[in-house]
Amino acid sequence: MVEVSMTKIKLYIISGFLGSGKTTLLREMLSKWQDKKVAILMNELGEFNVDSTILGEDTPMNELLNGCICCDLKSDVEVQLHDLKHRYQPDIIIIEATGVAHPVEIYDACLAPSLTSFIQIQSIITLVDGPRFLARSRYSATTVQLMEEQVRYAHTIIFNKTDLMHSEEVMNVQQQIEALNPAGEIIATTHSQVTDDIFDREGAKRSAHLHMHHGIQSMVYSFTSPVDSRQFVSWLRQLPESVLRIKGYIKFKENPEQVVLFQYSYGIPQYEPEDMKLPLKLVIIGEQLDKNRLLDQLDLLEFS
Ligand SMILES: Nc1nc2c(ncn2[C@@H]2O[C@H](COP(=O)(O)OP(=O)(O)OP(=O)(O)O)[C@@H](O)[C@H]2O)c(=O)[nH]1
Repeated sequence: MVEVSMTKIKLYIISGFLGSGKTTLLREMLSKWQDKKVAILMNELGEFNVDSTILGEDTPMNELLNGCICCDLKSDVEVQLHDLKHRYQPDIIIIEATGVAHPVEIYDACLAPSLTSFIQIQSIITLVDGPRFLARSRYSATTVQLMEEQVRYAHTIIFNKTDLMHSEEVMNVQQQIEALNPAGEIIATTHSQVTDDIFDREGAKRSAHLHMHHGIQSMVYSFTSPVDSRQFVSWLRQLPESVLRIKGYIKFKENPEQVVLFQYSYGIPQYEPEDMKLPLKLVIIGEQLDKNRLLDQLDLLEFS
């Protein structure tokens, strides 16, 4: 059974390397969305969030300090998103990640099964610092990989700081971004200034449309009854590499009362007994997911 979508809080994830213009974009988005209720979840590696003082006290904001949203603070994201919902009932939540966060990990953190009923991930926006991206070979291989993956997994790429580059360099970086993410929407900017177009209703719709057809995406499947564990393992074994993560709660016929927390990351499954009676939902995250095929397979598991 696929989860039916209702009016949900739209979630935008801002990723991008250190100093690329994320907070500048955030301010831009806030000024464009003055007629909407926007809440922010700000993540900083340090103990003090400079950006929150820049944004002012009127903006509803929660902070995740002293760590990165994509590793040590991953489980806190779920708590903070519930908290923002209950305290402010926002139309939109924007997450500004640290410069070292990986977009797939952030996306994953925002898809905890308890969030999928009220959060709709609208877009991953990656900021690229043009001059720094062009000179990225001077960084370590791990940093270069992170910078490129931030581009690769974005729905929209804001190619920023073009004022600091010659036109040939701008063309060069544009081509490199296109090569890394051929289906992404690329917008070249100075000071993260985007036209209203990508944030207004039309823009949001367009983004949602793109979101359906390229890049990282997700689906939620709800089970109504326990499944056969051997059939479940066989299903896992034949999954394509494009399925990056699965997580959620499931019951197996062998022990039908026991809820199991299931997690699958890059081909490795993990099963842990769960004491609470949580809804039997699996969230599947991947690139170019063949949702109809997955749906048929899961229906077969559930009803055979
Ligand atoms: N020249 C130039 N400077 C820019 C541009 N965009 C942002 N900046 C400056 O770059 C610096 C970093 O911008 P931020 O928006 O704070 O970047 P950030 O990604 O939030 O930075 P961290 O939170 O430290 O990762 C600030 O001094 C901005 O004013 C641009 O297009 N051109």
